[in-house]
Amino acid sequence: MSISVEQVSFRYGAAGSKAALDNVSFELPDSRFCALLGPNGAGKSTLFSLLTRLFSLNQGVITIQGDDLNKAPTAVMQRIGVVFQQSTLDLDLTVSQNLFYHASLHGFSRKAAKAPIERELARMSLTDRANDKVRALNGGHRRRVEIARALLHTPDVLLLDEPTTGLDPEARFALNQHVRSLCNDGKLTVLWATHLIEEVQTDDRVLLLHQGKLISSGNGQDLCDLSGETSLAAAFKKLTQKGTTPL
Ligand SMILES: Nc1ncnc2c1ncn2[C@@H]1O[C@H](COP(=O)(O)OP(=O)(O)OP(=O)(O)O)[C@@H](O)[C@H]1O
Repeated sequence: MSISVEQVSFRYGAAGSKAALDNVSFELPDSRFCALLGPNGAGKSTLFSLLTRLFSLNQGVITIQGDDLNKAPTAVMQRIGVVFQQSTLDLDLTVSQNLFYHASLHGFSRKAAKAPIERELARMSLTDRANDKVRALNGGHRRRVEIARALLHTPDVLLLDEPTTGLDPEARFALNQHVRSLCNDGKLTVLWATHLIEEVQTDDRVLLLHQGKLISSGNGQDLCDLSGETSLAAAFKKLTQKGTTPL
């Protein structure tokens, strides 16, 4: 299993009355595109913050490829690549300068960084943009640079938090398709957080979060079966309607 989350709960503040995550458990297999789906406020970013150690995990256990997040944090951080919701690229540096800088943070010498940077730029179809300033790239290409950057150290798991925020529908679709293709040529598992049902397919592994609870951890078809609806869109709407108490 690439990611295992066992009985994880999280509350904001000492006196937090409502759980942002409430006893969430799931396991994700290797080499799959998995969607972390939920409306605004469902708990997706909170889960990402725990997986990336921005927040301390005090309730529950998370393991990545068998390494316990709390017991072996350095090993776990080597196994994951992260694309946060807000871009963290330097717009005034070139694409390759951004990547070299990130590689150096991972301990790569300049010489050692060259091959992984070329490999990931090629995989993202960005080789010809390597010397362009990031400011000159459109939103979709900037996101691809961030994905290339997150994959430089060949992680087993790629976490993306609402990566299509701010992109138009065409660029959103292209990015989603591109990331799906990454799971086909290796053992990379992708966890793609979104509140947009059109970014999810029926045969995807889907973790549906609503009000901090995990409603379903099967595939898209399971959401339809659970809701009694025939389309994913109708199933998502029904299972996360305002005022609906999670199952
Ligand atoms: N810093 C914070 N302090 C207090 N409550 C918070 C904080 N951040 C998030 N919350 C609350 O925790 C719950 C989960 O929020 P979270 O941001 O994880 O959801 P989300 O699914 O990522 O939604 P969004 O897409 O809007 O970011 C929500 O009820 C939210 O209001």
